[in-house]
Amino acid sequence: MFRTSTRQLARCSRLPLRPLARPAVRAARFPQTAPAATLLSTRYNSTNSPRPDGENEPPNQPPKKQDDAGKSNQPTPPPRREPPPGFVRLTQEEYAELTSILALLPSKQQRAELEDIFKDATEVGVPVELRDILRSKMNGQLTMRDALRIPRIAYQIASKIDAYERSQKGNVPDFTSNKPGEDKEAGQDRQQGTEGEQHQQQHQQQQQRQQQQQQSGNQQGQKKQGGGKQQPPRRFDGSDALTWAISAALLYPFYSMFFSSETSREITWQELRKNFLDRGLVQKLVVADKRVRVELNRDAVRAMYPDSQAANPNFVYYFSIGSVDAFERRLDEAQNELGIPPNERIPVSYAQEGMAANLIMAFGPTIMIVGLLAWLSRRAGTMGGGSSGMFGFGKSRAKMFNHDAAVKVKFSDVAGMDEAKTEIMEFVSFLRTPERFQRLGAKIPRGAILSGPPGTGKTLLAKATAGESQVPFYTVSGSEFVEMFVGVGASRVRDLFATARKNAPCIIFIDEIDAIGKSRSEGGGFRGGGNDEREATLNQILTEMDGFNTTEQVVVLAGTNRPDILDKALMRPGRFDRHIHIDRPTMKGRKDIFKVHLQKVLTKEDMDYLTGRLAALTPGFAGADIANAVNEAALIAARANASSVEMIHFEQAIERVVGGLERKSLVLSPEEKRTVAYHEAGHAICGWYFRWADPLLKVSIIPRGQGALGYAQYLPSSDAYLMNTNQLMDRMAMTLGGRVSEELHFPTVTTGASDDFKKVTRMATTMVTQWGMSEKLGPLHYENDQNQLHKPFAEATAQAIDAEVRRIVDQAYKQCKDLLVAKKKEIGIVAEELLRKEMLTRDDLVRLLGPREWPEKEEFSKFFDNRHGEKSAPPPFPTENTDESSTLLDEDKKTPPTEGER
Ligand SMILES: Nc1ncnc2c1ncn2[C@@H]1O[C@H](COP(=O)(O)OP(=O)(O)OP(=O)(O)O)[C@@H](O)[C@H]1O
Repeated sequence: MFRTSTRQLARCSRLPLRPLARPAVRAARFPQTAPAATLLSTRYNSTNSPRPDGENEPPNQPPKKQDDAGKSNQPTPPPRREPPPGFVRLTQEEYAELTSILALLPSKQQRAELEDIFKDATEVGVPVELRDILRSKMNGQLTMRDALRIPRIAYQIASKIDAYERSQKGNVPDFTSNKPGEDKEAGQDRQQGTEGEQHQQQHQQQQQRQQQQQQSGNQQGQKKQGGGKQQPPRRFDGSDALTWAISAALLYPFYSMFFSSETSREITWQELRKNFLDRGLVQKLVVADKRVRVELNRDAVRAMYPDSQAANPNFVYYFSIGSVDAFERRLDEAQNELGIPPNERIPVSYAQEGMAANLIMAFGPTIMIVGLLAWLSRRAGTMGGGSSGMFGFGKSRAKMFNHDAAVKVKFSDVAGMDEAKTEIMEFVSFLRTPERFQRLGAKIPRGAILSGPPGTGKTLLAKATAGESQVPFYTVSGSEFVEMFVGVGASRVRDLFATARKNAPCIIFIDEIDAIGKSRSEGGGFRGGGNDEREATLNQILTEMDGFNTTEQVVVLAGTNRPDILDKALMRPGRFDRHIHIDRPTMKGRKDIFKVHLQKVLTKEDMDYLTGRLAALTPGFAGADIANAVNEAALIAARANASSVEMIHFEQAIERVVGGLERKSLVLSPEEKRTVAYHEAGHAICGWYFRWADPLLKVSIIPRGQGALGYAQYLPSSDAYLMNTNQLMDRMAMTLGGRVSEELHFPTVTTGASDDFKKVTRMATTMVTQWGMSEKLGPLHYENDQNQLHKPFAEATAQAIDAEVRRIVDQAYKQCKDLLVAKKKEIGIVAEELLRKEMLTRDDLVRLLGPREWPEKEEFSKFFDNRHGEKSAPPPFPTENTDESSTLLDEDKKTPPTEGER
């Protein structure tokens, strides 16, 4: 091929060729500057007399300079040595071939340096191997393997030259010896035998060396050589050879693609005519694309231009044409002018050349980009832990557990939700013995939605179902379906269900299904626009669940905290048929859950009393809170170096879980402390004297958690699911006790009661708008959705609601003030004691105020009348919140709020 100019070759081969040339230069030139010069001068002298075989005449030899003085004083040149075994001298043609290879080097300097090395080789010869390679190139059969042999050959030549130079200096081995051990002796013998010659030679070498050094102006080199120090031998280290090999391997495809082991040059039509056509040297013209390759009659060219590159059989000339027609016309005209008869006209052929290059040009960039993407994808895949990379976006990310690997949870590990367990047991029986149901024609529910507040054990229940039924369990979170790319969610759903079907019977658990299962109408309105991707994912889930046939044993369980916002289509029979609500555990449930988790810690307490008391102390706690409190107690015990976890540790842990950390660093001024003490005493007195108030457990002025400077704790009568107006009014009055006490004891009031007001207002509003406890508004439910712009009731109703809320709060305030005015002395007693002790328990209040007038619930006195002689450690921390699910506002349910926080 001859499509690319040498310039292009130089460009494309610059990178690979440089390292290729450099090692040779480094090894052969610099360490041996002077000996190399000596060698050259010796060679020039020795080649001055023509040899009969003409074999050793190097091509491109510089003109032989001889000054007259040199001529007259010139000693007789030493006889030329035979090349060492395995080495031969190259013919002119072979040198020409070598030169043509060197001509490929992009840099002149590199070319000169390499030529220098091979000139050195004219004296020593070159390995037979190199000659064979050059010959195979001449025949157009240069192979990749041949190219890779070049570094080794260079190494051999360099070593031989080194041996040769040392032999020239005397006392050094003979370069003709191949065995290193023999070198020295053989060299000595030779030296003795030809002493006269050696002497002359050395003298001559010295002269030449001086000349060379003067020319190069290399003072340092002169000193070194003048000092007669033996230079280290030339060395090609392994890395150089490796660089050669790699570079050759990289270069070869380009080289063979563009040049097919031939070099080329572009000429003009005029040059063609003048130099070749008019002289009858053109044998054939080959038209390829817009270029014409000139095939010359090599013998004739060699005879006419013996020194020209054109004599080289692999050297090619070519010229560019505008169009084939114009070229043919021009050629005809030229041949007519030259009077070439029609039957001897130059044959013209047409070839389709450069297909490969054309294809690479056309598709190369695309192939590279696709390759890059594929590589990135593989990489992403391996980094992401084995999923199929970029193209694995659509793969489900569900984690799979099976009976060998993971799910060891059993129903016995799930406490306090007996009804939910019974419901879900049915799925287990279906997965274990499907025929029992199918025999009677019963269709098994496809799935169940487990709903409930966070931490109530929904995931745990699903895991237990898998553990009991001994089937694979796939768990995935709803949010894992959501990706920024459209269609990925649906594809992951498809993949998840396909995998599940393959591994049936199995259970799929989709946690937080509300992330994708939100009602479709909800997204479209004012609140932020539709979400096509989410809808597509939801639709895919609906489709997949429809796609199950009744015998496919794949059960889908889903967990959510917000069943109210789920799409109705998800809940219809045939999809998530069962809706299992898991609420916060009751007193008994908490006791059972404590039992489960207490098995994991070391305690010597009486288990029945311990679990009962802890359950009483933790109304409103979910299973996760209980697990956390038990673990926290163990940590506190460990910190205190206790031998087992004691009641005091559990109570401290509960207090910490509910109230937050004690803030010892917060130092109040005496005046502030006094205000806090009277504020908390106001709450405590209300709790003590109001009949329907929750029993008080502890009052403290130690700051805790976020911004609470003091608190009074009450234990709500547990498992009370309804509250009447009396209880609500007493609770509101008790909540206002702090502010009223401040009013009674200080000239001004503080900001500390703001949270109390919030609670009171919310309670009163709920009484009016939802619980129908206002005679004026009657039994109506007014939903005031904060997200709606307009209230769903008339302005007059809004005003009526406001008036009623105010009336109720005023009433509670009056109730509170009446009591505290009457009990002003008692407030002072409690507040002063608080200032002294910082924390008072129920027993302290009994001591200060006498026993409470109203009987306590049995459960309460059972655990808090100090029958067990508890160190009144941390008087437990609880709350106004009860287990009731319908009477309190949602926000109060999760973390039981403390009454009287300020
Ligand atoms: N009924 C229970 N019995 C025993 N342990 C429980 C119970 N409920 C919750 N737990 C404890 O709480 C941890 C968290 O529970 P789980 O993850 O099942 O809650 P969840 O309802 O799925 O919460 P979320 O809604 O936030 O996902 C469990 O690992 C377990 O230790």
